[in-house]
Amino acid sequence: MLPISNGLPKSPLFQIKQTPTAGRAVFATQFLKSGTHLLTTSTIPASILLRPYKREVCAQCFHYNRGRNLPHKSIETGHYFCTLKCSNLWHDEAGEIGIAAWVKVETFVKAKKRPTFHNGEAYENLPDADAPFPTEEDIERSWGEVEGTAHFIRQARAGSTKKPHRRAVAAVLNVHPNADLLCFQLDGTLARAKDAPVGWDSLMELVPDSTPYKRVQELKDHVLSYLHLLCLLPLPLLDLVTPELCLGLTQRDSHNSFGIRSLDDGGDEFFGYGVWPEASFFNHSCRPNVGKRREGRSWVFWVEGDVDVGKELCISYLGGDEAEMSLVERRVMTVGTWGFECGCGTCVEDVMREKGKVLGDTNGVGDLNGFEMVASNGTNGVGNGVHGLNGHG
Ligand SMILES: C[S@@+](CC[C@H](N)C(=O)[O-])C[C@H]1O[C@@H](n2cnc3c(N)ncnc32)[C@H](O)[C@@H]1O
Repeated sequence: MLPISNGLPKSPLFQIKQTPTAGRAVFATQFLKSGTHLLTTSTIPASILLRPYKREVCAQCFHYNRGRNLPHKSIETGHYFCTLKCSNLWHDEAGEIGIAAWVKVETFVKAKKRPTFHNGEAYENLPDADAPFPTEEDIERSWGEVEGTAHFIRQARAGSTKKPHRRAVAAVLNVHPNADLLCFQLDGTLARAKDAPVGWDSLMELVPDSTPYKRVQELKDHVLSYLHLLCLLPLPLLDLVTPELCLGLTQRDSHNSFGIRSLDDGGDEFFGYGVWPEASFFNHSCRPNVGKRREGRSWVFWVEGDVDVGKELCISYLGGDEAEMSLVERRVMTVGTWGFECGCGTCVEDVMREKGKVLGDTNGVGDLNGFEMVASNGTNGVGNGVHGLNGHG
């Protein structure tokens, strides 16, 4: 059971409490009239704009320039902005050390010209696409195995001129990065380095996914990004770059991130994703009573329909598609993408109805196995993207 700590969002309108079956959840503390504003998020400790969109989506406010390059660019850091104001805000927030880190990573990525994977679909084509998810043991082993190399890199970065130490750096820098992942991990590392009010600590409050890697290759990419960061980042940041940081970030990103999508075409374009900790305590319902939209860099939430005191406040993780979906289709999505069987009122009612039918059909000996098989076989345990990307966004 995850704690109800002081770091969770606070409001006179709602309270975060434990539920018996769906972890923590948000409950109304007073009668809420339809349209009541609930929450506007403040910061994003970790986000990424996918490389193909970087020139067209402002790195600060996520404004989309509809296929045209944005006017303000920082070539060295690889960021583009819609206005000088956005550029200044981004640079102020990154600070000297952040900018130095981005320059190092961007220079490295540009020097490696091979195209990189930038979304979940790319993983589908890899040879081990049908392999099971790496288990907790696989994950622990992979991160453990690399510590020898990491130690050599740290020695080299500390000034050692011994051949094995220098060779370790050269060997790692010789490998092509997964550029988007590397940048996401860098963003998280910089959040860890900062003492922001809604930063790393609030990110760590989120429900972790103990097996967040959907492919063996994905786990390998993450471990490699860790080594790349060790080779590249300015020395004052090195102590922060640890397997715990990289794994902890990925465990929170999975199941909690929101997509960064276009705003004016129903969200057809998927630009990237990010973790907004304040926004990640709403559970999913197939009949949601909370609406959400992205406004620039923030997410805004409001009540849809009057809500009585004590009622749970839920968003949809299915982007509104739930209204058109059957119970099985909804379950395939929630199990496949987020790893949970939806326990919302609508699903419970539907399950009871299905169960009633099965019991009727089989003269009392049937059960829900048929139904449950469809749900689990339909997804084969494979998510819809690397980070629940299509989830909340
Ligand atoms: C973004 S978090 C929501 C907050 C989370 N319950 C917590 O304790 O922090 C998403 C996770 O909440 C749980 N969850 C959300 N909606 C649910 C639902 N309708 N039924 C069951 N579990 C749900 C699942 O474990 C899911 O992976």
